[in-house]
Amino acid sequence: MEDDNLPAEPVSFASPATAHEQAEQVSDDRTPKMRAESISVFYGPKQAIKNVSINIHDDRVTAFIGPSGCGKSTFLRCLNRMNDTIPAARVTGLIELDGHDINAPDMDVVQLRARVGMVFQKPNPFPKSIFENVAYGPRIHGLANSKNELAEIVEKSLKRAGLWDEVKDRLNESGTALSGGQQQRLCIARAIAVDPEVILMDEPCSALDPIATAKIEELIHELRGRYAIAIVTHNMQQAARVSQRTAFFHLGELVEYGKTSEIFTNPREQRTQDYITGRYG
Ligand SMILES: Nc1ncnc2c1ncn2[C@@H]1O[C@H](COP(=O)(O)OP(=O)(O)OP(=O)(O)O)[C@@H](O)[C@H]1O
Repeated sequence: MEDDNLPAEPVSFASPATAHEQAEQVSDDRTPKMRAESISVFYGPKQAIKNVSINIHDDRVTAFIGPSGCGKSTFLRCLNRMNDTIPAARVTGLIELDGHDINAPDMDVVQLRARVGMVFQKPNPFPKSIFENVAYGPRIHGLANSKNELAEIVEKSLKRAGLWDEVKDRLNESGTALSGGQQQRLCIARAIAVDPEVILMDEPCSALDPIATAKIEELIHELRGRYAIAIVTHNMQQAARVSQRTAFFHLGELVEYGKTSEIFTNPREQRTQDYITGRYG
């Protein structure tokens, strides 16, 4: 009987998908922007990710949730080879961006990280002006042919990150003088400025107050139409609010991956249900 599949307890924070949301949740049959297949990650002898396969799609936010230490950030970092910077880390499996192996010898990792940008937990603007924080990437990637063009990219990126109106009269002030929430939007503008295709966010709101968090969530919603976004979050309400797909990790395994509305209202796996109903984590 169908009712046997319903959660034992109602989950209060996620409502079933509206027709509008369902219409947006287009088929998974189309070619994914990124494809991760059989990914395992080891830190020395310890295995942190076990044989995880996930597709990341355009026009969609994919949330990675799960208890502390389950490997969410480790997996996210595989997607733009940030684990390369950790000497003890070893990654096996295949990750493709538009069908190209990101670990292939001909893949330029600087280009990769421009195409697959990252926003970290703690806002980390450069100790430079607001303008320079955003202009730096386009300049080193040769994206502007003139000063005017560079200024246009900076303005467009700050507008897209929802920060322009707050900083347009003080572009020469230090990025580090902004509030935490503004700094995080500056970091998002910095990622956007090099014209990425995917944006990875590793708990981007965990250092922010509720108002700044709401602004970032609104921004994620707006950015979704342009970029594939993957976000690690501890906050299940946030995952339910901002994402269309959710991946639940536990002890390095991908337990369940599916439509966010289904994961939060009708999960297939007992472990997912236990987590979303607060039984552990
Ligand atoms: N640089 C590292 N060196 C060794 N072990 C690490 C390193 N980074 C993470 N780990 C280990 O890998 C496992 C997964 O960690 P990871 O940070 O990816 O989990 P997480 O789900 O993102 O956790 P949290 O929600 O607490 O940030 C943990 O056991 C952690 O201790």
